[in-house]
Amino acid sequence: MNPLRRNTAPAQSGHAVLSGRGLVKRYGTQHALAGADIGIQQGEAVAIVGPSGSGKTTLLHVLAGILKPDAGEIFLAGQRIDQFSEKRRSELRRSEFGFVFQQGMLVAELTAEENVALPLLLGGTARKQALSAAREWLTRLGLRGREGSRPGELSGGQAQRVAIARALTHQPKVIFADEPTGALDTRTGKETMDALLVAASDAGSSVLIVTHDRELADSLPRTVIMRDGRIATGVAVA
Ligand SMILES: Nc1ncnc2c1ncn2[C@@H]1O[C@H](COP(=O)(O)OP(=O)(O)OP(=O)(O)O)[C@@H](O)[C@H]1O
Repeated sequence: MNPLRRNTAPAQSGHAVLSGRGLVKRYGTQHALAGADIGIQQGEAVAIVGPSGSGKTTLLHVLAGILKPDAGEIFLAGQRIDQFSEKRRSELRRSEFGFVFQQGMLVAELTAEENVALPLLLGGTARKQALSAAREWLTRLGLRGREGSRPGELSGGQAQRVAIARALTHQPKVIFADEPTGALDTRTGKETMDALLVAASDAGSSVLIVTHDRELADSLPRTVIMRDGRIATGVAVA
């Protein structure tokens, strides 16, 4: 296959770490998802692009167990998860998934290392061990020396790196990122994305990124295009 051809088709392989089939989500009569199919392989980084209102964020929220689909099936590592209770979905979000949003959503009162340690602490890891792991991730993301800073004392790019470290510290199966560079200038956005992709690869995590930034999407190995609540298939030439 021509290496310049980028695959924009949804992966449907049985080896997907996370997959959704026939996903439907309605708001009143509006179909935010109208039968979306998607599969993400282990360690794969995938961009979701598409017009405003096409269902990108809804798809991300449904796959991540934040929203329950009205129809369809979701599998994580072979296990069906869409029928899980809110309690089990919440456990899943904490233990198997990591999240990076446009605004880092860090806890203002906590230091960088405490923010990063939070998912481990919530998962029952001892404080000393959690803080030590947090410091390691901060170092990997180029934030050595900023462990004791609070979010308000960090630049936008630094704060987003703290959010990335926090999303990765428990080595989740999948990282969900919704417009992770939306609040950053182009250069900082690119550096932050590169940091996310390298760190996710180190952790063995897959990454699913919703973005309006075509350049960012083009820098990932696979782009999925959404239209009217479905995945539009096809192979684009880079
Ligand atoms: N909580 C909600 N209540 C009602 N309608 C909603 C809600 N969330 C999303 N929608 C509708 O569902 C459709 C898909 O929205 P969604 O946010 O998933 O699209 P998107 O592709 O992420 O858009 P954007 O690129 O503008 O963020 C839109 O028509 C939107 O108006």
